[in-house]
Amino acid sequence: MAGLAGRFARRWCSGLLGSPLQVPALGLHVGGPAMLASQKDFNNAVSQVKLLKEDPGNEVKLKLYALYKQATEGPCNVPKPGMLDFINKTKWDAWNALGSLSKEAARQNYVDLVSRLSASSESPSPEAPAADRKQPESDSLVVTSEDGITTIRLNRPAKKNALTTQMYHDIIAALQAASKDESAITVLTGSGDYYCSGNDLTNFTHLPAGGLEEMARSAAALLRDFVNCFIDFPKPLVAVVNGPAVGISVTILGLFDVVYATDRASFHTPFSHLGQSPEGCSSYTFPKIMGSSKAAEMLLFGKKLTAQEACAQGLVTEVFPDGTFQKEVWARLKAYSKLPPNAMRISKQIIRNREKEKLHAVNAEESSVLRERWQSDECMNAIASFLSRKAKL
Ligand SMILES: CCCCC/C=C/C(=O)SCCNC(=O)CCNC(=O)[C@H](O)C(C)(C)COP(=O)(O)OP(=O)(O)OC[C@H]1O[C@@H](n2cnc3c(N)ncnc32)[C@H](O)[C@@H]1OP(=O)(O)O
Repeated sequence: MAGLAGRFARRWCSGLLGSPLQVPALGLHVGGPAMLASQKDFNNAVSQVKLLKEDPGNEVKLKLYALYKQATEGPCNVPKPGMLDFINKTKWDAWNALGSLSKEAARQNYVDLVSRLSASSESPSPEAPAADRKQPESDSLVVTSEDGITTIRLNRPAKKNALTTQMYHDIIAALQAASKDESAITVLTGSGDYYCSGNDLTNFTHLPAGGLEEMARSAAALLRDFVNCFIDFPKPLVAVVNGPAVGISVTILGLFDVVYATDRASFHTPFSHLGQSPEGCSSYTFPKIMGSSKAAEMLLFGKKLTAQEACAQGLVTEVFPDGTFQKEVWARLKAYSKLPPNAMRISKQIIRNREKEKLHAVNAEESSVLRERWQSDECMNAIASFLSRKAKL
């Protein structure tokens, strides 16, 4: 039996590696939305796969195969192989599971996946103990590890924990480190009376040499990387929402496993007011969590939810009285952090993995749309209005 399994595994691997996965892509569709990966990026990624230092495993190879086929040939259009043709049937199933995903989105997902594989095969060690953790560049983010919990704390209370460009980079680095450290659970929370007031609107005033277009391009790339880290985060991720939450700090909650909120918290996504559009995969996760009309009220009309309303709609797991919030929540998290970490990781994988490709595609599309929005008059006027303090949301 073991011999048969071994032979099957070897045939399976060589079957995948002999697939078009390694054939240089020629004559493919070029163009598509500006944010999505170019043909050149895709070709580079196809070449990069051959240079991976570690075998990514059959599951990932299968994903690469399916994305390659979707990116080059579009939705699965060949007859299903027979029951006994195990390898080709499994490959067919993987391709077919991508449904009507566009060639451009598949190309982007392929490029993203290869870039994550390259990054992880270059990382020096699988475990980065907390003591070796690279500290954030600024004190606007504080990262600590204790009792099996890594806590990432937004620490700009005078600005309601608005997210600067540096903070996005620091959060990405903190999540990457937390995914490899010894903690069982990772928490995002805020200092002071706010959880987070969303994107720091003054980020838009630091125009690079390339002007507005370049600013929008690099902000969209940063947004995509930032949200990808939440999509891919492998351990239980908990938001401890210590006060009002605005914008991107609300939208990414759909990518957390558990959200605890004080009864003082509120949840506000004023994208239309700002001439912007949803991000953080909320255009997909919010309708799924709360139904399309409740999601539309938040994402289109900027309806602000109380903590109780957000809980009733499934965005928040549980609401606690403000007076006992910190004590109750941390006691509970400490108890959870003692559960077997591998079991929690694996359970999260089962719950989330089948959604990942979809979430990456949604993230790429939302970032691409926002890139255009940030160059619109509606958005410029809204930001100018905030900066001149004419408008408060
Ligand atoms: C690259 C990735 C991009 C991702 C795209 C993300 C999109 C979003 O997140 S959209 C949401 C953006 N956020 C907002 O529009 C909120 C703007 N802020 C406000 O409306 C208010 O400040 C408030 C409701 C959050 C709080 O009001 P209030 O309690 O009256 O406090 P102050 O307004 O006096 O705020 C104190 C201090 O903090 C500054 N500040 C607060 N939020 C932001 C912010 N998002 N960006 C920049 N600055 C912010 C505010 O200007 C005050 O500063 P000082 O006047 O210097 O004291």
